[in-house]
Amino acid sequence: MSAEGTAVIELRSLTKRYGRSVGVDGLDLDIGAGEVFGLLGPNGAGKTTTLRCLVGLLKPSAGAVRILGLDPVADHRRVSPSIGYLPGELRLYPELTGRQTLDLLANLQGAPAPRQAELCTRLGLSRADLDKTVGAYSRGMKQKLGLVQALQHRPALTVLDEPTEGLDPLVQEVFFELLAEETAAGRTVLLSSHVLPEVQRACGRVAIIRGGRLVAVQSVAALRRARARRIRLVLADGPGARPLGAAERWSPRWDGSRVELLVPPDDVVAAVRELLAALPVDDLTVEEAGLDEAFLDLYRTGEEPPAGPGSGVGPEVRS
Ligand SMILES: Nc1ncnc2c1ncn2[C@@H]1O[C@H](COP(=O)(O)OP(=O)(O)OP(=O)(O)O)[C@@H](O)[C@H]1O
Repeated sequence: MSAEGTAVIELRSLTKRYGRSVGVDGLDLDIGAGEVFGLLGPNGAGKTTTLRCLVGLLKPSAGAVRILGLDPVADHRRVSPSIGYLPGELRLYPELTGRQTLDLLANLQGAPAPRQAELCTRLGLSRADLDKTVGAYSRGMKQKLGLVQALQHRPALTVLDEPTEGLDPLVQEVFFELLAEETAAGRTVLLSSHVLPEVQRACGRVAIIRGGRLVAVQSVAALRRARARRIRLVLADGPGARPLGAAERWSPRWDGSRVELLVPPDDVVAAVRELLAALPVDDLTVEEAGLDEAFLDLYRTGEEPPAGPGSGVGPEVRS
């Protein structure tokens, strides 16, 4: 939950079965006002199922979903104006124009669309584009239209399934600006994505699901802080791997006269000291290792069958 303690999304033991197959299994999660929250997981993990339950398109088999304290299925009419949803596979009526589509969807949302024109301009949908039928749209144009309809009524919660699919890099930049504005205004965004750099950039917290179960909830800032440092050395006396004594614990990788080690942040000073004592060093650099590796570790966390839905990494893991 946010610092203010406002739960915009509450999932309690959310379970959705499709006949015998399980979509999601006992998910517990709280997401607060002003969060951009990322839902990650491998193919078939249950991300889309979770999102569809959140927006009231699927009825849970067991457990509960609350959006702003309301049940998105039973209280659909009341909660609908507060939700924006971009599905992963956007199906639009090909014979309607872009503008007609946006107006139709605003009607279904049950809310006026004060941001429609602004969002079209910022995402690069011109008047001429909006007068064309959607059947004549490119994939990226359809995705832009999908984003406009998801945000046009300024919903308290926007749920986005793979939002940057098909968007060119310039439009992606606009998308990130829009997300930052949502957070600044205290609105909440939940997005699912396979694009790790996008999640790193946009999200404050992430949840990893696998096999329908929550395996980890982690803040991106904590991942960043915990990320390893890469120490690179060039030897002054030419090529040749050699034993590094205590520094062997960081598994040095040799390449001619270069050696590289991945070291936890708290060990950097000790490692540099030991390396300088052990080797004739011509050059030394220390840099942060990529966040991707930390994310991939989170993915791997779920590879072993968890003891329970909450077993996994770090103090923020939920059960
Ligand atoms: N309509 C359906 N009927 C039967 N099983 C389904 C249905 N929809 C999803 N499932 C199953 O539920 C599980 C979760 O699927 P879901 O689409 O939620 O995963 P996902 O994480 O969104 O995957 P991806 O990253 O591939 O889009 C999968 O095993 C899938 O086969």
